[in-house]
Amino acid sequence: MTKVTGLALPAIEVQDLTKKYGQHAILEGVNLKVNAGEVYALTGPNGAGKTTLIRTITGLAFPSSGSVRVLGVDVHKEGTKARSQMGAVVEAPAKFYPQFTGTQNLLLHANLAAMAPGAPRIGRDRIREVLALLELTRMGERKVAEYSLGQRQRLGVASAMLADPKVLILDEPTSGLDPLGIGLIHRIVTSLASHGCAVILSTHHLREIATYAHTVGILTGGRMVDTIDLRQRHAAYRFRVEDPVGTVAALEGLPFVRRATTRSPYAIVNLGRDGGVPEVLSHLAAQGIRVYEATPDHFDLYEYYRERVEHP
Ligand SMILES: Nc1ncnc2c1ncn2[C@@H]1O[C@H](COP(=O)(O)OP(=O)(O)OP(=O)(O)O)[C@@H](O)[C@H]1O
Repeated sequence: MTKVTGLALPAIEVQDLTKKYGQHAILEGVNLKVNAGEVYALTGPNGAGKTTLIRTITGLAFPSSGSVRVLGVDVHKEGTKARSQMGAVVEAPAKFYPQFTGTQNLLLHANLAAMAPGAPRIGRDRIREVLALLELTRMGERKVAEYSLGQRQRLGVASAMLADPKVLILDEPTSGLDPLGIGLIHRIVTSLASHGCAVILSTHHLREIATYAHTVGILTGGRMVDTIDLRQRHAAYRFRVEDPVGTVAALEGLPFVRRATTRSPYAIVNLGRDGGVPEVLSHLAAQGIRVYEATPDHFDLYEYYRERVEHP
């Protein structure tokens, strides 16, 4: 992770961003942070402002107020420098020259990327590698005009990853993809993040992103109404007890408990990342609190989203 005077910088930092078209505010006071190695999924109803936010993060659109920094660099003041660390797909499907092959289009992108100051050269090996990753090897020598929508979409992701960016920004990368194509993008995004890339993507595929995103931001009417830390949600357990309120009081403040709430007849407990169910059970036993059942409390992102969007 990039560091300045010992402090870890967020890979992407959006601060108090407002974007107006005329008098009409499309984004209002949006804040978000994405760290290296994190997958941040941006979701929300049609027209919520997701594409506008993604375009503003890449520097294609300018904010009316507020700022966007990528690895500490202001995207709207030092665009070339910020974009040299960034790969992006901001149109679905990404624009390519239809009369050129996939390989030729990627070569063009590679040559453009190489023009940025200090950028490494991207060779044909890397082009072959990204085509293979996106399962486009067979299509590499075919004209893009002959590509299906999903194949063009995958070529877009191939081109965004070409320069091995530290920050990847994808607007609806799975729109138009079949279920296997969706799975492929998820695996690639997960693998890039595990190697330290920060990823922000917009999506309507809640059930899928719930399985691999770390954070979900819900945008409605241009405002970020919720930010969900899925890692924390997945580490929730419910304990059936006689006195949920007393149980929560007994658990609060313990080092392996992040948060404890009641949902009668249960105490719902968000545990630390290193587990903690045995510790909870032995602590409650020591307090004389009997536990009749302990099960994972599955977090349903879709249901949560529905609630949040219906009652923002
Ligand atoms: N250039 C523009 N001029 C004026 N209004 C715009 C412009 N671009 C977008 N908008 C408006 O901004 C709002 C947000 O649009 P945006 O495309 O960012 O939403 P979205 O969340 O990406 O939607 P979807 O899920 O349908 O892709 C919409 O009301 C849209 O009409």
